[in-house]
Amino acid sequence: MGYLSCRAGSAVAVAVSSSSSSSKSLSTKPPPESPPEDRPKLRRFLHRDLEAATGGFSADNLLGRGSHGRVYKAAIGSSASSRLVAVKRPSKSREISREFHNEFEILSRIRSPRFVNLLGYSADDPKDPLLVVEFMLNGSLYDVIHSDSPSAPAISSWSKRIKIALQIAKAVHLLHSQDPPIVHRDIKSANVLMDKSLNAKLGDFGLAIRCNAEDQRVKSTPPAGTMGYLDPDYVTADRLSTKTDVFSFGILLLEIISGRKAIDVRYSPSFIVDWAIPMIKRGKIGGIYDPVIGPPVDVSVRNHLGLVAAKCVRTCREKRPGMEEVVGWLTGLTQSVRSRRWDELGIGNPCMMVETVGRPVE
Ligand SMILES: Nc1ncnc2c1ncn2[C@@H]1O[C@H](COP(=O)(O)OP(=O)(O)OP(=O)(O)O)[C@@H](O)[C@H]1O
Repeated sequence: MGYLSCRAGSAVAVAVSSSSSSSKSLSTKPPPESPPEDRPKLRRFLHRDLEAATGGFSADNLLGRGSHGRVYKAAIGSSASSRLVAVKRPSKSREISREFHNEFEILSRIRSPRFVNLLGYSADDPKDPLLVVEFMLNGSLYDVIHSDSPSAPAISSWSKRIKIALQIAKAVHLLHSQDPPIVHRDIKSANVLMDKSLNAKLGDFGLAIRCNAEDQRVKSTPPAGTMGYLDPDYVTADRLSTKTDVFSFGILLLEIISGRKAIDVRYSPSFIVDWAIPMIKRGKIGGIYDPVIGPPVDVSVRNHLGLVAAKCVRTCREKRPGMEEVVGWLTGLTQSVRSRRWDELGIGNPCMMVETVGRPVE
């Protein structure tokens, strides 16, 4: 297993030893970026049509706002066959507009059921460009996990939580499998959106970057991301690597497992890693599971799920797994919560290579 570093002059796989053979369960690699003729067919909208479809960008249709701008709900098509979409309207700053074009550049070349896909765009008003993406009925995973609202959809089973984690892991793995690999740089629960059946899709590719060391852009792009999810080893542009996303994914996995925010000042320690990892090292892994639903009943799942997250957030990036391994482990755990056969038969647990609970994970 290797990982890709963007260190200038050597955009090649850096060999990292791993005790794992878990990724055997992944027999096929995800498809590479689509050739030009198969790229997503994007619809070109007129600005005035999208303005009308969002009710003049009305507050009633506002789905949310982030640092880059606002997102509106809109119905497009005829009244007989209309479809709900989300319209992303960036705020007018040069930095934001760069991220906006970046998202367009990435999503116009690659499509996946695991992404919040780009459907179209409007460019006829150069002062107000718009992106049209899939509408995700249940909003962000952050809202689903942390909302106090009684009407918020709950993810109250471990099979569902692990499935969501697996869906996100597959999305990140797909990005890392491109040539050159794409590093998302902003993996977090607010950038995972949930469809009507609570399936997870990765969104917000504004910071994503093609990990091509020869590219001047890679060399000159300073580290970026979100506090709480940011790889401590990503301190200069040349430290960008797919392992940056693995760290952020580990934080997100701890969040899914525990129901805690990445950073929550109501607790001490406030950083999820400083709270969870010492507990795992002391062999108290049960303590990291969300008390709202209690730890997984299956001992094997309980022991290994937290360890997958612990491996991803290791300080030493060379010791972090690649996303292919993570997908393999989570696939095994998904099957395990469904069948519980590992414990009953005592065979074939693909997570047995993860350290035994209670032993140091660093
Ligand atoms: N495709 C979508 N379908 C439904 N709701 C969406 C969609 N995209 C975004 N939203 C909603 O809009 C909110 C803001 O999204 P946006 O991507 O602008 O910001 P963010 O990711 O939350 O924050 P930031 O941009 O600062 O990282 C999301 O939290 C979500 O509730």
